[in-house]
Amino acid sequence: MSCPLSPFQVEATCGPARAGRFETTRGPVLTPAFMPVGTQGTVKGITPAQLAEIGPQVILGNTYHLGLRPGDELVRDLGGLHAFMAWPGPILTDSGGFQVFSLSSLRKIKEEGVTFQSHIDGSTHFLSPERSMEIQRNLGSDIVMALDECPPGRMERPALETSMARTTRWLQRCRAFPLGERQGLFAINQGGVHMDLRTRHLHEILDLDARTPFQGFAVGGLSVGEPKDEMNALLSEFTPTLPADRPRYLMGVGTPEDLLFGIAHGVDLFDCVLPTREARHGTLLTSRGRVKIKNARHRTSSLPLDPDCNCYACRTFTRAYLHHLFRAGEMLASTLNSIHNLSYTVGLTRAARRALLENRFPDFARRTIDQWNTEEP
Ligand SMILES: Nc1nc2cc3nc(NCCc4ccc(CCO)cc4)[nH]c3cc2c(=O)[nH]1
Ligand SMILES: [Zn+2]
Repeated sequence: MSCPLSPFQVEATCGPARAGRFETTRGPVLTPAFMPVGTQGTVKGITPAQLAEIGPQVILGNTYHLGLRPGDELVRDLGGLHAFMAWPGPILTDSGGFQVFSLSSLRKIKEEGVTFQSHIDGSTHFLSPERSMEIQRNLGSDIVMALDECPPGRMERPALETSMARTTRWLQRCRAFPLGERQGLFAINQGGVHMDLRTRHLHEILDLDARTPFQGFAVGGLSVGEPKDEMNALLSEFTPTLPADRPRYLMGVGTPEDLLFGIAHGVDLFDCVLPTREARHGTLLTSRGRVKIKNARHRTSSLPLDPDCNCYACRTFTRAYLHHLFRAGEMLASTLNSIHNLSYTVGLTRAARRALLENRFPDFARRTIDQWNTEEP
């Protein structure tokens, strides 16, 4: 089988942390990298040109959403998701498992797949490993995620073990599916916050990997309501045990603090709706900590949002203007705030990569964290 994604090259390490790169047919992916979420074929509120200026390595699409609306065959017939949304760079699509459980109602999970009601119009749909792969093949994404069952946080061990075993059987069915020759498949590890379950599942995945290699490994089942210290404890112990020669992707994470923690423990790829969702709610992530732009103290401020940020919002407008737009409920508030939060978050992983390549990551991380906690931003 031709390998559409090149082998992962580790370019620098600092303990478990690493800077690396791999090629897709739509360009290289330089890691560590934060991937903006474009659930319905758009990173909410910003144009492809604005996204290109932010410069993410990869963006995310969703099988569940795009399969329901506008439909994967429509996107295929119009040239695939890259053409449809005018994003020529690498795209990763999540497989739909998580979204079915977090969005749809009345779902029934069986060995064959999951039956669910659309959150849009209540119509009944069916998602199986094969159907998820078919949707992602029609979308033409560069990185395809296997269909897994993402257990809710705090699931008891016996139920977790049953769910993991099905996820492994579904992974086998995903691996057997003929994806497009430009597509790579990532496996998703489950096991909650239990190191022994995580390790058991990884061994099941590696048995399949030995026969037909996966192009990357994701850590799923986290950032689902479990206590942060339990997520971090598991990550610090488990992440370094993932194969070092393939990208490691931590799904649904996270805050700037989470990104630095994940990078320090060997995570290469991240995605989260947090930067764009917090932007729409007026919480801005800056080099000096969070800024709630609707706070009265910004009403007359002629300062830029973040003196260390060169994004379009920070180089063009004052805090007073961003405060006004948000208070007035203007659409531009979401756009400018999202441009900034994504620039900050993508920029943070880019700066971490540079620090790793220049062998100064511990100092970079320390300074970054100290600056978040200094004066009122
Ligand atoms: N296929 C698959 N996809 C996932 C996506 C996930 N996304 C998360 N967490 C995101 C949680 C999350 C949701 C919203 C916000 C914004 C708050 O302002 C932040 C985090 N965990 C996840 C786990 C999985 C998983 O096991 N399998
Ligand atoms: Zn900015």
